[in-house]
Amino acid sequence: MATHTEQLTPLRTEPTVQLRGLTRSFDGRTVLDGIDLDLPAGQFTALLGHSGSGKSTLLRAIAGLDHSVTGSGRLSAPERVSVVFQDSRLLPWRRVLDNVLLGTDGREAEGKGRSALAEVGLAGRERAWPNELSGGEAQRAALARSLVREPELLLADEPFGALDALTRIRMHVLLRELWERHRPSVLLVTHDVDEAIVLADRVLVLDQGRIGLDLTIDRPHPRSYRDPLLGEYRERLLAALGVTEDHK
Ligand SMILES: Nc1ncnc2c1ncn2[C@@H]1O[C@H](COP(=O)(O)OP(=O)(O)OP(=O)(O)O)[C@@H](O)[C@H]1O
Repeated sequence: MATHTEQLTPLRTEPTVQLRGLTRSFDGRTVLDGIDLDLPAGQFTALLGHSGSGKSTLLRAIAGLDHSVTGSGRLSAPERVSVVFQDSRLLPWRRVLDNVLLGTDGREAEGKGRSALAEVGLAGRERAWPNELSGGEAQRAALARSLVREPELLLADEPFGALDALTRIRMHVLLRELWERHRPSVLLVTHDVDEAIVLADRVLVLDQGRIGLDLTIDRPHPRSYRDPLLGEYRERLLAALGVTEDHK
């Protein structure tokens, strides 16, 4: 956890993540400007915002990966947190299963690693090298690596940003299935309004260092991009992002 941020003492009834007055700045420029936010246990939340709005900065703060960044505020997050990035960050000199098991120990770890790989559709690829995987398969392996830690909170920073459209849709289905089975709290950073409304039950828009919009998406799953009832949510989110009809 960042040393400049006071640790809130979590109570059982409190949400998984709690932020109070969280600020972060770089070179005197404020990127996060006093954010108050609760993420309830088991909620799937997406975070939208323009490029440079501070989405990754917020995610890194919650992950406790920002010790050298100037800031203040109060933050509480669970101990078991997994982070997935746009690139899989697999170690090229370790086989897929060894990558998944990295940092785990105990006799049951290998079995858990194998079943996590099976869950993401990579059974039989345990001994493959990372460079033998496609981009989508590498992200599946990264998801398996995050799952094996049984996280209470999964932070995902544009995890599908580098994938082609079809692979992206398959990964959406997979991520939602994994969430339904394991029920961690999820915070998914994305640029993609449709990805946010198809996957998440709550969508936040980061704007000028604050949460500019906090929208509950009250539609059943699985959702389709073509669902006309999602259109209203899309319009509200695009408006919050400053995208008007003329810009679409
Ligand atoms: N380590 C750093 N040093 C200096 N400035 C930084 C650093 N990290 C982020 N910033 C600045 O903070 C602002 C927010 O960056 P951040 O990466 O959080 O935005 P983002 O919303 O995730 O952007 P994108 O969608 O383009 O990934 C940007 O202006 C960025 O240049």
